[in-house]
Parts: sequence; structure tokens; C-alpha cells
Amino acid sequence: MPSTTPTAVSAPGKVFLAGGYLVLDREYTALVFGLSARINVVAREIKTSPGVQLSEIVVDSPQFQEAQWRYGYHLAPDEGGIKVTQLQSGGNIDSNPFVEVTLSYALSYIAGTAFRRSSHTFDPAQFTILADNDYYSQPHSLTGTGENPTRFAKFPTTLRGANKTGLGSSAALVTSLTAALLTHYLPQSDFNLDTPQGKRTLHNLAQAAHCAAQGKVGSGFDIAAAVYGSCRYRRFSPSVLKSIPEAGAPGFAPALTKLIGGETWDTDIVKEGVSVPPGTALRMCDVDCGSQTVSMVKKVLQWRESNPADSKKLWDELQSRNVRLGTILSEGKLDEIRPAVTEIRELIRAMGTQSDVPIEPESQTKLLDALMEVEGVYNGVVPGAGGYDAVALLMKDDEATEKRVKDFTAKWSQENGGQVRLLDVKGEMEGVRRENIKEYDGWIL
Ligand SMILES: Nc1ncnc2c1ncn2[C@@H]1O[C@H](COP(=O)(O)OP(=O)(O)OP(=O)(O)O)[C@@H](O)[C@H]1O
Ligand SMILES: C[C@@](O)(CCOP(=O)(O)O)CC(=O)O
Repeated sequence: MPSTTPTAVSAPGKVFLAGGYLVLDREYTALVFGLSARINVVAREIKTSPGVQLSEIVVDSPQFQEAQWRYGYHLAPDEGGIKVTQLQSGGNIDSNPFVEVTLSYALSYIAGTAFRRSSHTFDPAQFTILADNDYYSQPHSLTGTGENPTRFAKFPTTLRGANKTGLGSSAALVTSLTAALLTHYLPQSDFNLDTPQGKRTLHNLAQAAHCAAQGKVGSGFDIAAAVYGSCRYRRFSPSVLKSIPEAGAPGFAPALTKLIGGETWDTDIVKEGVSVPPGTALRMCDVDCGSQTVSMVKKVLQWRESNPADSKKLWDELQSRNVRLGTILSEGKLDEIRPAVTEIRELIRAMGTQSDVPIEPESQTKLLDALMEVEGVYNGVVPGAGGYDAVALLMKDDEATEKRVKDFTAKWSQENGGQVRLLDVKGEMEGVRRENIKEYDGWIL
């Protein structure tokens, strides 16, 4: 039976502190942190008048303009699973592939497991997405209503027009929407978010859906952070996802059920020993400029292929420096943070120069070096794939340091052009979780 009371879940965004590029290969690991910025999904049934039959799932994202997607669903032939189709609602609504693919995957999984035991159908339901403001850099109005008027802003734009800050909105969205669908439609005996088994199911399903929606298989670190929060991550073998036909194609449903519960996943996610010292915060600065992760990844991998010996030497050494930083952070050795990060940055710059990819470009080196001079800042990196669009800082977690960093970034932006802005988000340990529905007063009727 679907849940008759509304339920809410949230999943965190990510900051990729160490191990970018290396993590694409299972030989190496990444040090990834979850963030206090979350994507929340509230699930509730749609009540219909007596005698009225509705088979519709509505997903909406009320912080944005033209962001309501209505879907019909049917059983695809030849065990193709549940196929969803966006219903036209008059206006010119963009499709949302991440939402659509997530629905196909989660509904097919639900139908193929629990619903197989009974002649169940999907009752109409609504899933409302609410994202913490730091995911987007647009100016916004904070005139919301309810208990929490400033937590979720209204953005004066469609999602397509939103400027993302790179916190992994699609991974957090796919994870929390999948968790909301499983929680809403399945009894607790079949899916419980609070158990290791529940998290495993969610992780596998969200990874598969996210890869399908993106049209590529990345390392999956962002889904791991969304499910488990801060962790040391070793990726799954890309071959894990080879067995799965496109959603709706013949054989999709049994292949998906087998994949999600199967033993082929060789992901290795460790939470123990991943933390920052007490009194220290991992913070992000948005730098207003975008980079092209896909072509950067392609170029770095080409360099690696053409220079197997040199690149291996560099990656092996970088891996051991990354692991050392993880140990220093979890053991709270404050004095060692700065030199350890400096050593990592040296090798990141070497990788950038050798592959001719701006991983830590000169403008970011200047910015990070100048930030290090701000009292209370230990050091910082260009997170993930690097480029021009963000820096992550390890700094003291107090108001005075925050103020100094904000003053610094304001001055830096003025003197150097562009926009550097300290976001409110901080590194946080916890992954996906259930939320109290009261958090969303004023947003759901
Ligand atoms: N609040 C939201 N409501 C509905 N869909 C969203 C929302 N936020 C993100 N999405 C979906 O995720 C897509 C953005 O995903 P994309 O992978 O481009 O960005 P990202 O995950 O934030 O980036 P990065 O991996 O660089 O951090 C949007 O086009 C939309 O489909
Ligand atoms: C380069 C890479 O290792 C990290 C990309 O991270 P981000 O999208 O820059 O946060 C790619 C991946 O892990 O899928």
C-alpha cells in the first residue's frame, strides 16, 4: 500500500576534496564530502473525487518557473518495465530527463519486486522538489512563507536558465526522488531507508538511473555522497551497468531487478576515518565562470593513455598524498593540513600542465594562494575536475574567519573582475535521511 501520510526525504550535495580523475580508475580512491545543502523531496498521494480515476504522477519544483511535470505510465511490452510519458499541460514545459528516467527506473524496480506479489498499481501521487538555495547562483527572493521563510528561495527563472554552482544537484535530486518513490510506494518491510540494505538498494538504483539520464558512466562519486554522505569512495566497475537495456526496451524490468539486488556491484564506500577536525569547516566558493568537465576528462584520460609510465607515477604519488590528507584531517592534525594540501596541489598542477588541461589554472592558483593568507584559512583546492568555477577551502569554523573570507572575496572580485562568493554550505557527514514534513510548511498545501 502506498503511504497515505506525506513523507519527506533529503540528500546532500557534494564537494570533491581529493582524487578527481584518479577515481575514474578503480585502482584509486576519492575523498568526498557531503554538504549541508540538500535536495528535498516531499511525497504525497493525490486525492481524487469519488468515481474519478486518475493515473498520473506529478513532479514539481515550485522554486522555479514552469517547473511542473505530469507523467502518465504504463507497463511496456516484453518485460520492458514501467514506461512513463510526459503529459502535455498546455504550456511550453521543458522536459526533465533526470526526473523522467528516475521515475522509469524506480517504478520499474517497485513493480518488479514488491508489486509482483499482488496486483498492485501506482496510485496517483505528487513529488515536490525543494533545493537549498546554494545550488544556484541566481539572485533570488527570500519572501517564502511558513515556518522556514528563507530556506528555499523563489528563483526568477526556469530551471534551464538557472546558474548552477556545481554542488551536484542532479545526483542529489535523483537520489532523493528515488528514495521518496521507494518510501512512498513500498511497505517498510520491502524498503527502509534507515537500514544498510535500504541504502544499498537506493545507491544501486540511483547510480543506474543517474548514469542513464546523463548518458554516460562517470565514477558515481556524487551519488555515493548523496546516499552515504562524506566517505572514501572506490568506484564500481563500469561493466556493472553493461547488462541493462534502455528503460522500456524488452527485458529491461528483469535485468533491472537482477542488477539492483545482485552481487556485481564492487563499489567500496568507507565512512570510518573520514572527517574534518573539530572547529574546522570545509567551505565552497563559487567562482563565476563555467568549465567543460566532459572535455577536460577526455583530455586527461588521453594524456594518461599516451603516457602510461609517467602518468602512473604521478597518479600513484598523488593517491598517497590524498590518502595522507584524509588521515591528517581525521586525526585532527591542524598544523599538517596546509603543507599536505600544498603537496597535492603541486601534483594537480603537474597533471594539468602535462595533459594541457586547466585543472588548477593560474587564476585559481593566485586566488587560492591569496586565500591562504587570510587568517584562519588552512588551504584550498579546485574541487573535482577543477577548472575555473569553484574553490573548496579548509578553514576555521568561526564567524571571524567567515567574515575575513567574505571581505577578502568581495575585494578580490572588485580588483580582479568576475565574482568570487563564499557559499553558506559546509561539509557535513550525513547522507540521505528522512525529514520532518513540517520543514516544508508553506511550500506544500
Ligand atoms: N531543483 C530541481 N528541480 C528539478 N530538477 C532539477 C533541480 N535541480 C537540478 N535538476 C535537474 O538536474 C539537472 C542539472 O544536472 P547537471 O548534472 O547538469 O548539474 P549538477 O549535477 O548540479 O552539476 P555538477 O555535477 O557540476 O555539480 C537539471 O537540468 C534538472 O534536470
Ligand atoms: C573528473 C571526475 O573525477 C570528477 C568530476 O567532478 P565534478 O563534476 O567537477 O564535481 C569525474 C568523475 O569522477 O566522474
